[in-house]
Amino acid sequence: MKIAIIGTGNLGSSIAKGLIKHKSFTSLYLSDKNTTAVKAFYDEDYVTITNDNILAVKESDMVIFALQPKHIDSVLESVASKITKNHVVISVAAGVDIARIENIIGSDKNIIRVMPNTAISIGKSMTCIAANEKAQDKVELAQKIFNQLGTTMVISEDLVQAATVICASGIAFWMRLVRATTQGAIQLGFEAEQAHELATQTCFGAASLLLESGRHPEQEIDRVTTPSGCTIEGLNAMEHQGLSSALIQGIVASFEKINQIKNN
Ligand SMILES: NC(=O)C1=CN([C@@H]2O[C@H](COP(=O)(O)OP(=O)(O)OC[C@H]3O[C@@H](n4cnc5c(N)ncnc54)[C@H](O)[C@@H]3O)[C@@H](O)[C@H]2O)C=CC1
Ligand SMILES: O=C(O)[C@@H]1CCC=N1
Repeated sequence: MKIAIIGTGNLGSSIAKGLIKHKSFTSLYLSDKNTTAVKAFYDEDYVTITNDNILAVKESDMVIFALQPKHIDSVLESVASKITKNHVVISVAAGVDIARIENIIGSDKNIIRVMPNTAISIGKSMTCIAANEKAQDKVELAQKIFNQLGTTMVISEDLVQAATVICASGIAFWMRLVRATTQGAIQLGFEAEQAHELATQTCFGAASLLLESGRHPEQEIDRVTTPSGCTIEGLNAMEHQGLSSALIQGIVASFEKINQIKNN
């Protein structure tokens, strides 16, 4: 598969890193106005770094547009005439729906909205995928590529905004929880480095327990909370401060914001 990524900032370069690590292409064009973030890939085999978006489109079967919502329309307009019915066009732009892309390049093109997160750079992204009508038979192909970079879920397009909040923004939400745990550990006497390792590994263990056991979080919580013990004391204090409520309100605020982006 000949792949191009147009826009190699935070997410585009993370996708590139993952694709290169898994050798998921026959050729890879990385196109950006500013190629600083992908400098490290100059010497990689079958990777071309360029400022020429049109060349990148012409030299690929699959084009991944990893641009800010404010830039994607003009870039799509500038390459539209070079996008054929055989291309698979993938957009990761948050808030930009398939209809907006179809309006620019045509509904007769294969268009897939893919929403990964930055863990894609280490092959651990939770990536949601939704396709337009024309691209229904290309979904499997997109899944094949992105399954090498983590886990994928095919969803209907009306859930992509919500998936963006939970999975893409979600990385930042979980990071903040880890940081707060680290701060708590330092207050209790650990060195910063130790505190960070304790928080991170415990977070990893909690997620792994859920994934591997298939159990509900409350079942795992029941196993930890000794009656009259310290865990329930801590949990209840957190809930009195609104932990669950704060998370849910944050998720909803994030969702409202992304819907504003969509409407602009
Ligand atoms: N950062 C994240 O965790 C996630 C971001 N997204 C979405 O992915 C998109 C990209 O986000 P980031 O990578 O964080 O943004 P970014 O700003 O880091 O990267 C965008 C890149 O596009 C380039 N660019 C701008 N105009 C261009 C043009 N005319 N031709 C070629 N390249 C051009 C910029 O130089 C920049 O390197 C956004 O729409 C964002 O909403 C989606 C999921 C997760
Ligand atoms: O914050 C943002 O708007 C983008 C979309 C999800 C992650 N980053």
